[in-house]
Formats: sequence, structure tokens, C-alpha cells
Amino acid sequence: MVVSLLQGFGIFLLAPMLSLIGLMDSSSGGIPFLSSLAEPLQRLPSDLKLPVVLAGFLILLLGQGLLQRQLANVNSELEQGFIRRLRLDMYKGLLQSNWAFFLKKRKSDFIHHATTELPRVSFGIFTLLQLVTTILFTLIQIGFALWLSAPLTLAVLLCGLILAVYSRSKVRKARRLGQDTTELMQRYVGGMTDHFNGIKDIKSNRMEKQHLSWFRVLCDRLERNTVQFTRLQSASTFRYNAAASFLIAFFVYFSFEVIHVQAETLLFIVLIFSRLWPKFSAMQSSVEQIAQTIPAFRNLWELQQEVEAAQEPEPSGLPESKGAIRVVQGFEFRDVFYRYDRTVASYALQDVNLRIPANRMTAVVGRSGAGKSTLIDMLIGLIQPESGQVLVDGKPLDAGDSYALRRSVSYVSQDPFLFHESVRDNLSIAAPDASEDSMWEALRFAAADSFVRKLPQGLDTVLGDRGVRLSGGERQRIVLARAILRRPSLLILDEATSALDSEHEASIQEALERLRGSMTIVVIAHRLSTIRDADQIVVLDNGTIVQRGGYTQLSGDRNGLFGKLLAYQARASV
Ligand SMILES: Nc1ncnc2c1ncn2[C@@H]1O[C@H](COP(=O)(O)OP(=O)(O)OP(=O)(O)O)[C@@H](O)[C@H]1O
Repeated sequence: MVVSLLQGFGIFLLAPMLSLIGLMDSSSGGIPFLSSLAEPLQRLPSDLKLPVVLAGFLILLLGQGLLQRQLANVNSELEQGFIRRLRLDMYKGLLQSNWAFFLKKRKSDFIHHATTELPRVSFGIFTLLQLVTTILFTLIQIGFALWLSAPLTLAVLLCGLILAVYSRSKVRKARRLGQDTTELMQRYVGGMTDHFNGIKDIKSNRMEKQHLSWFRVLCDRLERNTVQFTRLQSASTFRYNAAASFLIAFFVYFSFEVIHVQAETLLFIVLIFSRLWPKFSAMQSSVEQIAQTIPAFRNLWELQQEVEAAQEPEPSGLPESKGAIRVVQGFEFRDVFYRYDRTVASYALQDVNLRIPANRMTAVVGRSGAGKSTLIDMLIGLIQPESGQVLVDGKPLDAGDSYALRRSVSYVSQDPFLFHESVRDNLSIAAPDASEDSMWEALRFAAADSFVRKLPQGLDTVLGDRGVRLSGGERQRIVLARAILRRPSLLILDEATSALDSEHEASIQEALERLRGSMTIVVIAHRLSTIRDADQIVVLDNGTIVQRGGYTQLSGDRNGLFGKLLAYQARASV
């Protein structure tokens, strides 16, 4: 507001300046206040008049420039502060969402939100701030213009209004284009993520051509979308510019020939008009930009709503400070049923009744798709039974308790995940207080110490795409070491040694043997030879437990599923 006031006065000061250099008659009564401003000026010595007016003019313009600079900084701080909040809220909300939420969503959609929708929202916020500034600015300029000539200003406003009403359909079109941008970018990010995750398959099977043609079609649509929006905006700008030319011609004619305003007043009107009209054009452009980003706002808003509804509950009665939860008796599944999709008839788990004793090793086996991973996900509370209960030490766990329980769980998946950090960082993320000695001990446990010692910088070697690339088996061993370092009360190995050779697998078996009695171990294994020493083996088929018992007992039953699986493996290894 101050900036536009200063600018208004700056224009106003042009009058005495112009009259001093003889271009205008300052005694003219057509411009309000000008004579009262001119009077003290007249009393000054003649060689001081122009410098004084120019100094006033300079001060006003410099003040305006400084304030504008400040305004740009404040705008940026507001915008960036808002975006930082949004980023943090989104990331934190996503991290703390429950597993059911992640089962429904594509991971690439989160990348899309974080990398394309957030910058669009950021741009939308910036444009909105600009629009607010422009509106304030324009209101003040309108005040000045009304003061100078009410009828002409009202005529300008009326024309602006007619043009704005006419342009409403363009705003709707901008919004439709924005919706297309959102969908196209979602497809773009999703496709790129999928393709580069599967780049080895693409290269090995010569599928480059098919992917390139998919990409080409998408790029064409993206290009068209952006060009259409630019066309829309340039057409709006042209409409405003064309209208400006007609209006100026009309006003000059009307003022001179019809209402006979004085030349000085007309000069001011033209000056103000030339400042006011571009603001209308800028407002139209901002409104179109905002309309284009509204789908991104809505998308982000919807994600935020979903994330809020999917937040993991706060642990009830198990405060953070309590540390790891020790399981004394064990876990129990009682009449558990579970479906991923409640609209379909088939169950991933049905009628499961199972005890997993504490500090013993339980192995879960079965054909692919039998429900082994689903059982584990339920054990650690990632998913909840549709009916039935999961109990820990005889107590049914609510969602909050199972969230707390996961602090005492170490889970090693089929596809071990390492961060692009050093070995040390990858280990300490699980146990921030772990000493170097305990790290080496964990690595020894996982039969990883000798190869880590041979890495160029030992524990400080950076792993991953941009660092040292490890083989599948080496990655599995580091992740295993990380799991152990945490000293969990429940250790889950989901095919965690599948990439290891027999020698390394045997040394891990021995290490697990040493752990027996100090923690509950649940192993999912396809290679049945690795679970000989398990205290209990649970055989799943089609989501149901079909056998349970020790290795010797189950392998003796040739007609049972376990016996059949053993026979298949024996035949396969011949
Ligand atoms: N996210 C999911 N959405 C829908 N269905 C799923 C989902 N995950 C698994 N299923 C289905 O649930 C059943 C059990 O799957 P689960 O992953 O538990 O089997 P599994 O025994 O661990 O298989 P594998 O040994 O191949 O890993 C399968 O029929 C599978 O298709």
C-alpha cells in the first residue's frame, strides 16, 4: 500500500516538474492540490525550484524502490515458509501413515506430489501473493484516479469489469488444462519410476523401442498442454492490450471533444490509465495461473486428508521412554481372517490359530502366495485382522501397542534396502548409540566382517548407486547385521538369506543358533534345508495352516504338504 501511495505521489509530482520546465501550466485549477503544492514552490529562489522538486521525486522513487525490494523478500519468505511447512507436513504424514495406506497407493504418486505438485503449489502461492499485492496496488491507484477524474476512472473500471466477465471462460479453461497437467505429470513420473526400476529387464529383453514410443506419446501431450496454456495466456494479454489501445483513443477523443477536460488533467488520466490497465491484465493473468495450479492444490489437499486419516495411532500406555518391549510368553493368532480387498471372496489368511513362543525359532513355509508375508505383516501390526485377534503375552494388541512394539522388531526383507550412505551410517540408523565394537560384532554375526574390512574405506565406505555396489548376498548380510545391532526382541527374516551361498548361509545358521533363547526368531524360508533346527515349523497353504510341528515330524509325513515340498526340492537339486 505504501509502495503504491509513493508511486501515486511520484506521478503527482510530475506536474510541478513539468510546469517548471515549461511544459505545463501549474496554475491550472484542473488538478487538485496542485496549486497549494505550487504555492510554497513559487516562494523558493528560482534556481532552487527544480532541484527541490527533483529531490522530492528522487526520494519518493528511491523509497518506493527500497520498499519494493523489501516486499519481494517478504513475499519470498512467506512463500518458502509455507512450502517448507507443506513439505515437512507431507513427509512426516507419509512416514507415519499406516501400512494399509501404502498398500493402496503407488509409490511414484508420492514422488509426483513431492517433485511436481509441490512446486506448482509453490508457484500458485507466489502468484496468489502477487495478486493480493496487485489488488492493493490497484485499489490505491484507483483512488488517485477517482480523485483526478471520477467519470473517466469509472469508465475505465467498467471496461475492465466487462473484460474480466468475458474472460471467465478462459479461467475455467486454465483450470481444465491444469487438471490435464496433473494427470500427465502423474503418468510421466509413474512411468519413469517404473521403467528405471525395471531397466535391467528392458535392456536384457530389448524393450527399449516400446518404452520410447510410450514416452514419445506422453511428451507430445505434455508439450501440447503447456503450449495450449501459453496460447490462452497470450490471447488474454492481447485482448487487454487491444482494449487498452481502443480505450486510450476513445478517452482522448471523448475528453477533448465531448467533456472538454484540460490538457493537464488528460495527461494525468493517461498516465494513470497506463499504470492501471496493465494491472488489470496482470490480475487476469494471475487468476489464470492460479486456476491452472488449483488441481495441484486439490491433489495435495486430498493426499493430506488421506494421510491424516491413515496416521498410526499414538501408542497407548507404552510411552516412548519405556524403550524396547520384551515379549515373555509369546504371540498368539486366534481365529484370524484377513482379506486385502473386502469386495472379493478370497482370503489371504483364514481361520489362523497359531502360537509363536517367545525366544524360540519359528519357521513359516508354503508355496508362493500362500500368505507367509501377510502373516508376518500381521504379527508386527502392519495390518490388523479382519476378524479374530493377535495377542502378545496373552494381551490383545491394539493398533497403538503394535506401533510401539515395532520398536523392538528387526525385520529383514527379501529385498534388503540400503541407504546411499556409508556402512557405518547404514548400521547406526537402526541403533544410533552403537559403538564401533558392537558394529563389528554384528557384522561378524552376519558373516559380513571380512568383506567390509576389504572395502576401500572400511566402515566408512559409501554404498549404493553412487558408491560401492554390493552383490545381493553382501547387501543381505549388511542388512542382517543392522537387524542384529538393534538387539530386537523379535527378529524376522523374510527370505533374508536367499541370496547367500551355502557357506555364508551355514555361518548365519550357526549365528542364529547362538541367538536362540535371547530373542524370538521367525523365519520365512523357501530353502527347507535351512530350517532344520527350527523349534516349530508352520506350513501355510491358501492362507490356512495345514501342518505344524518339528522338522523330523513333518518330513516323516510323505503325504503332507511339507513332505511334498521337500520332495520337490530334493528332485530339483539332483
Ligand atoms: N498388497 C496386496 N494387495 C492385494 N493382494 C495381495 C497383496 N499382497 C499379497 N496379496 C495376495 O495375498 C495372498 C498372500 O500373499 P503373500 O505375499 O502373503 O504370500 P507369500 O506366501 O508371502 O508369497 P511369496 O512366497 O511369493 O512371497 C496372495 O494371493 C497375494 O496375491
